[in-house]
Amino acid sequence: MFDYLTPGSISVMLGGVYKYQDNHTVLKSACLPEETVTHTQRASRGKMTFPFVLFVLLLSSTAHAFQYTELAQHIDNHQEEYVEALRDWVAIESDSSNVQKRPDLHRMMELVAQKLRLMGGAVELVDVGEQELPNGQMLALPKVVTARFGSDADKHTVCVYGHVDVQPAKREDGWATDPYNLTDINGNLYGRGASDNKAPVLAWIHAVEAYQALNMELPVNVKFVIEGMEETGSNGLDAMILAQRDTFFSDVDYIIISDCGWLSRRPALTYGTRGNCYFFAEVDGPKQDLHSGVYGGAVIEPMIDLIGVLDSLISPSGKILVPGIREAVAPLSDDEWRMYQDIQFDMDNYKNKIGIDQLMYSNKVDLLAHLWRYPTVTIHGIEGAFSDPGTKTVIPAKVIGKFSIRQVPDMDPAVVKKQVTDYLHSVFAKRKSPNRLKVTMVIGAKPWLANTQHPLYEAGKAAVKRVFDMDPDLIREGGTIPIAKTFQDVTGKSLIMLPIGGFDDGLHSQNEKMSRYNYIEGTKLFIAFLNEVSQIKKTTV
Ligand SMILES: CC(C)C[C@H](N)C(=O)NCC(=O)O
Repeated sequence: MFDYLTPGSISVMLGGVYKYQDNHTVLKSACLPEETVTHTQRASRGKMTFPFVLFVLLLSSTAHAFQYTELAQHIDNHQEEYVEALRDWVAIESDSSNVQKRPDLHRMMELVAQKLRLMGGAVELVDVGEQELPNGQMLALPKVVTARFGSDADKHTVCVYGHVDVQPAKREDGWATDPYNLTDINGNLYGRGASDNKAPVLAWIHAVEAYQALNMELPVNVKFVIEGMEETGSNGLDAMILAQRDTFFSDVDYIIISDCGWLSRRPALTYGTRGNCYFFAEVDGPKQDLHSGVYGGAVIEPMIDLIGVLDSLISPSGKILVPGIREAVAPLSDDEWRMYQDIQFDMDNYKNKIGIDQLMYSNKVDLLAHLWRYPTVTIHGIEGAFSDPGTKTVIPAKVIGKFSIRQVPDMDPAVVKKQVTDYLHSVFAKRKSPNRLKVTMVIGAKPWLANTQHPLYEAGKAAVKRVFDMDPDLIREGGTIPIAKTFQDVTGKSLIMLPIGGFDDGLHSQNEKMSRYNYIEGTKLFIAFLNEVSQIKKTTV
């Protein structure tokens, strides 16, 4: 079609868009497929003007530069390897909350670094210091892995954040399979950390690897920040981001997190997460545990004090009783109400999935709003309480109640800490107990909210459309990604959450899984998304 153009003139016209290889390659990739040639174009064959030719060539170059079909085919062809990679990662018990497992966590970080190094990334294992344990002992934090692929100043640079630490899991908690032995049952890959967050991190790595394997240029520069303390509040990461703001993060344009899930079978883009303030309320009394028959009735029991204190946090209908907390919550706007109203969400399905007949709210908007944009209190457990099978008749001498309050705009964890501490001490004082109460806040993570009008969200929609042939839900997430707000505040860059986890993955629960479908199609989604991001106008922040 462009046989009057010389290869030389084409390469000049295209500037840096195409790598000039030989006459054949350039002409082939510069041609529109026959079916896309319009009547007007046919009519003007042989007498096209220079600007029109340039336009057609550029159009054709974008259509051909992104070889999605080849990349997607590569992902399909390598899915067994990807499952094996996930199996290796799940086998490591990288539980960040268990100090006994710290060596496993260090090994996990080394493995991530090694994988990225083998791919040719510029990798660093960043020392983020130590953490102080409740007994005063100091323990080395797992290093944070940073990596860079590409440093072309003409391209956008995205930073993908993820984590490879996990929540605790034991077979005897009620798992049907060994939590650290990835088990494929009917296309679901069961294992602790499979969905949260090992498979999504691997999917991002495989997306980059696919470009490399096919000798295709990445459309954007890709950086990684992979940590090992997300599940316990991302200790050390805030300081590391701040310290590297003008170095590692200086050229980052956008931040991407895939550490959450869809709301239903429809893919989703996430624009908000709740924060979390996690508290320990410790009550101690006698110097050791006592026989409840011998001492019961004489002693004012720490456990009874603790239950009284915990009971003062929230009413049976879900109303938080700590003064000042509800007042700080940003009001629900009409636009927000409409957005929730438009989301397809099957309440019965949701109830079935978790095995209950009644929810706190019976209409969709109230339920979604209370999952995403209102705070809530959860009581997680009591350390020191008798919890084994059997009937031990003991009065525990010291008990530590563990609870958390999910944070939403405009709550501030520092203020919440004071509100909760003051309130619990006032409740405790009314009991006139001789026991002692100590309240500490061990995690203080802020909520995060994005602007859905940002081109990143358009890019996300286009990528979902390409891979799944449907529009995504725009959702918020009730869980917490502690570092999200810091990323946004410190770098001043926009952040999108692009989940690939399923709605029924059972994060933090028994039988956590990642479906093979979400893992593999999710990898394709990341490939498509990188291409969409590369098209965002360079000036957009
Ligand atoms: C669904 C959450 C955002 C997933 C995240 N990895 C997580 O579990 N964070 C800790 C939390 O308690 O929300």
